[in-house]
Amino acid sequence: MDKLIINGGKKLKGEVQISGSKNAALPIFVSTILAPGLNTIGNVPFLRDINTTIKVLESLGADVEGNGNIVKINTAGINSHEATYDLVKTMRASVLVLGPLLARFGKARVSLPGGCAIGARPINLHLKGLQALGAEITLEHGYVEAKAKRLKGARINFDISTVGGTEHLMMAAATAKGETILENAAREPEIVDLGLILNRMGAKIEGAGTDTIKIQGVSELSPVNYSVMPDRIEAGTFMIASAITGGDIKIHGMKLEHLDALVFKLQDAGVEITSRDNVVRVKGSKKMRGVNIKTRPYPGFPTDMQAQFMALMCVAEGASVISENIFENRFMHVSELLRFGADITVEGSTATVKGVKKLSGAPVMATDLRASASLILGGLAAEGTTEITRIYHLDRGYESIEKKLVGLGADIVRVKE
Ligand SMILES: CC(=O)N[C@H]1[C@@H](OP(=O)(O)OP(=O)(O)OC[C@H]2O[C@@H](n3ccc(=O)[nH]c3=O)[C@H](O)[C@@H]2O)O[C@H](CO)[C@@H](O)[C@@H]1O
Ligand SMILES: C=C(OP(=O)(O)O)C(=O)O
Repeated sequence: MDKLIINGGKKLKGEVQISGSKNAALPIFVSTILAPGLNTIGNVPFLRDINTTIKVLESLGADVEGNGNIVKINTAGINSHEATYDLVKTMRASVLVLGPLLARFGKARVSLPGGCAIGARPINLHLKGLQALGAEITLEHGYVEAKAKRLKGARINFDISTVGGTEHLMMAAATAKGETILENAAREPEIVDLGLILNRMGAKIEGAGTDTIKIQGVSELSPVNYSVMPDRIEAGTFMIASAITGGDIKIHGMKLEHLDALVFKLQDAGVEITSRDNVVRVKGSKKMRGVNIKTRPYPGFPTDMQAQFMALMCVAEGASVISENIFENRFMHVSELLRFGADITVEGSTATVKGVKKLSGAPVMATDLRASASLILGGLAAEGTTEITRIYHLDRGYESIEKKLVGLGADIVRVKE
């Protein structure tokens, strides 16, 4: 198993390129099931979750070939309707194959994903939505079995905003008979990206990115070429890396408008952010102030940036109150940040961070993807050496993070344990 060793205290300087979005690429890959033939997807990040999605598609009978950041997915030969526990347990998003398989073949059998470190994460709203589209759903031996001759359009009102649920039903409804209306739909930019590829395939989807999505079902979809949007969470993580080290970096290939909530909070904290010709410059300040955040569905503050923002607040002046409203157990990084000498107390879904003058390097353990990123940020800011173990979580979602950080002047190496 690999670990990261960081010698902290270096101000980051220089330029960094943002990769394609993990959370957009995953449903986009799955959507190719609906378009039998050769789909070419560009700007794909090299990540473990992408490899897992490729394995899922291959296990169904698709041919997948990668060349750099371009992945060709031929879904003409898909002949299995089953995604097994072995694959689904390693990545929750693979459950999204259920709807597209059902839409294309009239049946599907997919393992239930189970919970993960950050929460229970049920898929009840995905299944309720599929049932509203006319699917017959049974749960047996840990698998969801779904059947429907042809799905039929329906009006679906989500109890809570769900990104995966909205994506799942957009895909399932794209080739259903008649009109589907998704109300209280999630509005994340990754949903807009999925809507764009589905429409390029021939779907008729309006309103992706708003809370009401209208889908006129079409009889079939055709394969396409499509390029994945930039990863807003990777971009946000680099913005904080610059801020926490008092650095000055330029970020290429990101869309600043996808990160408004983070940008406002960083500015409140004293970080200088400017954008010119699609390049975003982020300058840290010696005097960072504590600010409060509440995670919310988009366009609110993203839960996927909460752990990284908390690392920054550990070295800001004054107190910061951080409320996690999306997942019930997303403070696993707190006990590890304390090892750097941070001052954090947690009560229920709220963490209070009192900024300290300096963090000091420590051995820490990554517990989930964004927690790993927050520990890297802590290590970059801390005096002395930090050793981060269990970094396999990191490789799910950050492409070459340590190489990119070295390019910005950080002292960070990956070593085999
Ligand atoms: C691959 C991907 O895109 N992952 C993102 C996606 O996860 P994911 O799509 O799993 O997250 P959801 O938006 O569905 O989850 C939001 C909340 O709804 C709950 N819920 C969800 C579905 C359901 O059927 N029932 C239910 O109760 C969840 O447990 C959670 O508390 O959005 C999350 C929220 O922005 C991000 O943190 C993840 O990075
Ligand atoms: C929670 C995340 O991903 P996933 O939904 O794939 O677990 C994430 O990207 O922070």
